[in-house]
Amino acid sequence: MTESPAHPALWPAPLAPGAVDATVTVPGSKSVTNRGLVLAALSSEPGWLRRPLRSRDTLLMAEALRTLGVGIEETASSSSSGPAGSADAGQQAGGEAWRIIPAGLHGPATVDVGNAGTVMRFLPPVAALADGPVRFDGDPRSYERPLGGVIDALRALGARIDDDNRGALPMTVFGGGALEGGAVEIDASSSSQFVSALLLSAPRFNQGVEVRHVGAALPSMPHIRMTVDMLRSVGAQVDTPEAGGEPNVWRVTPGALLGRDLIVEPDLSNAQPFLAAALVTGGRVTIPDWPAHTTQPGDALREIFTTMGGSCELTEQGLTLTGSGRIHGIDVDLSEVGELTPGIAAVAALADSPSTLRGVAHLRLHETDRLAALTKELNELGGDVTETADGLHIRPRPLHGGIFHTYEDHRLATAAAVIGLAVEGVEVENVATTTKTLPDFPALWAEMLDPSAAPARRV
Ligand SMILES: O=C(O)C1=C[C@@H](OP(=O)(O)O)[C@@H](O)[C@H](O)C1
Ligand SMILES: C=C(OP(=O)(O)O)C(=O)O
Repeated sequence: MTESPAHPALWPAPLAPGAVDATVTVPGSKSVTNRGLVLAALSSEPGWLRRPLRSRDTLLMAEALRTLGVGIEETASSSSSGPAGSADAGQQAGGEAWRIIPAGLHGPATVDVGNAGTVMRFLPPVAALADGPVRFDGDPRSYERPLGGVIDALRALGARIDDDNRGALPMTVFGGGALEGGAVEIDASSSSQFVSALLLSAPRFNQGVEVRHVGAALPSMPHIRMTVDMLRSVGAQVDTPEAGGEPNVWRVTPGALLGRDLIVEPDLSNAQPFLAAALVTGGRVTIPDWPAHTTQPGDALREIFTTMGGSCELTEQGLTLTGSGRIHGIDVDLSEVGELTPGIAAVAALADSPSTLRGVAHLRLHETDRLAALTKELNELGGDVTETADGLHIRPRPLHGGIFHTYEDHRLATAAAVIGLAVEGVEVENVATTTKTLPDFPALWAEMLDPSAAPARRV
């Protein structure tokens, strides 16, 4: 990483030398990798994860499962098949793989969740199945992120939990070797991950689970669909509201899970800054292996960035976004795809008309308060952004250089890089925070801007 000599923690975001024209191979999906790890750990036979994301959030998940007794071996993968259960059975699956060997889940153990929502929410139900106490701790921000819904639901389903911080981390789950399960009500309006967490472990509960969401609207529905799809792909029986069931009710039947061979799709939300680069520079970026069908919320970028002035084409080469040289503002409800908000806000700040981003009040409790952080940082560069009750109003203004603070939020850092393409002198504080979900963002960014300098890279 190139660092600013005056301030080692600052990364000078490169100004685009012209219209970008690049193919960017994006590492695997965080959300798919961490679900794949949990499901494989709970299966009754070994399984494979091919092309897993290896970033802070997924390494924390793997390490936590190892601590509980699960075997996770790194191997070079040479398989070219994608058997049933694979995210994309047609892809070649070279590169790294993890072999996951389920085993009895044991405490005492200590789990470091870092600031990974998936780890802090998906693992407490797993810990309730262990045969001893499991202590959960993490970054200071993890203490502030909502967890009470998961804690209360697990107690209602039979778990014993000592939450010194009352409804948040740190806490200890006293696993009893099994969990009764059954019907439970939960308010998951602050995070869809509460629902996903209960569903993922439910095949191993004695009675399975019936989760009924009560409260304001659920965010991030595609992520719940991802949970359901992945459960079904390992043999679980799941009833959903979509399949003619009751609204806001999910049921999982108890039963053994199969060990499968899963190829992890590229992380479409992490494709966002690269696609945004095509839009912002009037260039062209191709993301190989973009799935034809997916539950990832990042797939919505095709429509959103088309509305904002690009055009998208999905071919055998992948998804190609071509910028027109014009960027339009957008009025959009992002409640289903909240994690795309920082990147959309960055593009909107460079548009030719105002934008309104709605439906994302829950982003105040993400890695940082994303609405406050985006407002402050874009305004410090000369922008005109105001926070609303559930989103942002962005009125584009000529921006100038300056320090863009990132608040240990990977998506703030990648959003800043997008601004830096068009605005000279943007310096990104702690760009290394991108390793939460992207192993080497500055190198990928540099390769996009100068493909001739790219080393042969395989993820
Ligand atoms: O289940 C998942 O993998 C995720 C669900 C969403 O969480 P929220 O529903 O808390 O927004 C999303 O923002 C997060 O990045 C990943
Ligand atoms: C909200 C996010 O992450 P987490 O899984 O920590 O909730 C995100 O990646 O944008």
